[in-house]
Amino acid sequence: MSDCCSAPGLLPFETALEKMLGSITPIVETLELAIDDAQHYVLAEDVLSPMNVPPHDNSAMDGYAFAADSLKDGMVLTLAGKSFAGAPFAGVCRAGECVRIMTGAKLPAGCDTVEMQENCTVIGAGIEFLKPRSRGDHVRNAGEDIKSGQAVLAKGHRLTAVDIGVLASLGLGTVKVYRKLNVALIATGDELKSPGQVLTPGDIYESNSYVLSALLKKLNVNVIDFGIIQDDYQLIKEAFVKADEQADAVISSGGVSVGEADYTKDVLDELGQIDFWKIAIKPGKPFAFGQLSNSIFFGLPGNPVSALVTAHQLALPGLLKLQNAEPVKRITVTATTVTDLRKSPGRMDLQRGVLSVNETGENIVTSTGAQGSGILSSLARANCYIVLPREQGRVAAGEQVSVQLFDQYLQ
Ligand SMILES: Nc1nc2c(c(=O)[nH]1)N[C@H]1C(S)=C(S)[C@@H](COP(=O)(O)OP(=O)(O)OC[C@H]3O[C@@H](n4cnc5c(N)ncnc54)[C@H](O)[C@@H]3O)O[C@H]1N2
Ligand code: MOO
Repeated sequence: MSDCCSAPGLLPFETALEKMLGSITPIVETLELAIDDAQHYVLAEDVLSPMNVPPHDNSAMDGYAFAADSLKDGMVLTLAGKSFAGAPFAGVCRAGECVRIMTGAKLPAGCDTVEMQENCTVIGAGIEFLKPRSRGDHVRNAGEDIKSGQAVLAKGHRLTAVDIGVLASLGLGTVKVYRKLNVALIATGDELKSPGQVLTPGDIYESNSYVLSALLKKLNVNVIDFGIIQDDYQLIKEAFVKADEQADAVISSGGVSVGEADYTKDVLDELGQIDFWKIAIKPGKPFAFGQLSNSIFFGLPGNPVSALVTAHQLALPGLLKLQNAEPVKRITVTATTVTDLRKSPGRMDLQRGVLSVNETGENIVTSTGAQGSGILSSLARANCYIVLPREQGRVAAGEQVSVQLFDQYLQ
């Protein structure tokens, strides 16, 4: 039974997301890459440490190593030798002795404690310790960072710059990752001109493929840009056929609504299977998702805000699943809206806002202003979505709203 306000035929956002993720089969092809080339790739297996890090007990300071018990019988110890990083002390340090040691050098056998040289005085062949020390002071223990056999990085993790350093610290020169996805971009519209071209009356500059390409770079995929395709059924069809041959996923923008020049949906209908079309979100209602012969497709609406919001909220989780990456973590908090928010029941709104904390420590959110689907600057000024439920009506300043922080992909 339909309720009073829901627009008929529109799939709830959560249902669409679930349906989409349920019909995406992740790729299986992997490759072994040198760690220097592996940043931003998705790990294809858990990485277990082959060793302790650090591999041996070592000194955290330049100073003297000794057994803590030795200081019970007097504060002067005999200097028995030296331990440098890369040139450890070969002997055993006995009771009453100490060893000169440098930061990072292996702790000599017989020692369990280090004192920094600032707290010591050289007296002939002996070293006087100016204050007592507890056992273990200034010693970095073997395996205190990572233990041998410990899981360090999980399958599905996208490798960061820090991870590359961690792999190097484990002595691992290569790593097994999933291959890059190939993603085709198609922008449809007779009115579209590329930046740098001269606009004639009725034209606008094409921006969707640029913003999408920038977003996709964060996913480390190969972008195959089909450029601007005119509103012509045959040309759009040819572009989709070629894109399907070359790509794992095809992302188009424009032509998914009901206008007389909106051919994208019809082409998709002919070439593949549309799993769903039209969802109850604003912006982004005419979003389409489905399968072509070799690829999946995301048919984004042409309006720049609608295109980016649906790419971020739907295509992005879909592509992450396709490339075996861990799902994006989206943080939602409650905030008091400082501005009135216009809203009609029927679709879930993702309005653009600026979240901050006021002087009393309370989360507050301010609308970025006009929320038209063509106003891309409303997204550029924002740092969050104000998420208003489907059946919600207008919201008055002072009311509590749910706010989703922009994640790393929108920054
Ligand atoms: N009668 C109805 N009309 C519309 C409906 C509806 O339900 N009934 N839905 C509206 C909604 S909601 C949206 S969103 C748009 C989506 O339409 P399309 O996906 O068919 O997009 P276009 O008509 O091709 O373009 C819309 C708008 O966006 C501009 N555009 C398109 N591509 C780009 C690009 N690559 N870069 C920058 N700007 C682009 C285009 O010039 C139009 O201004 O439909 C509503 N209509
Ligand atoms: O949903 Mo459309 O995205 O209103 O502009």
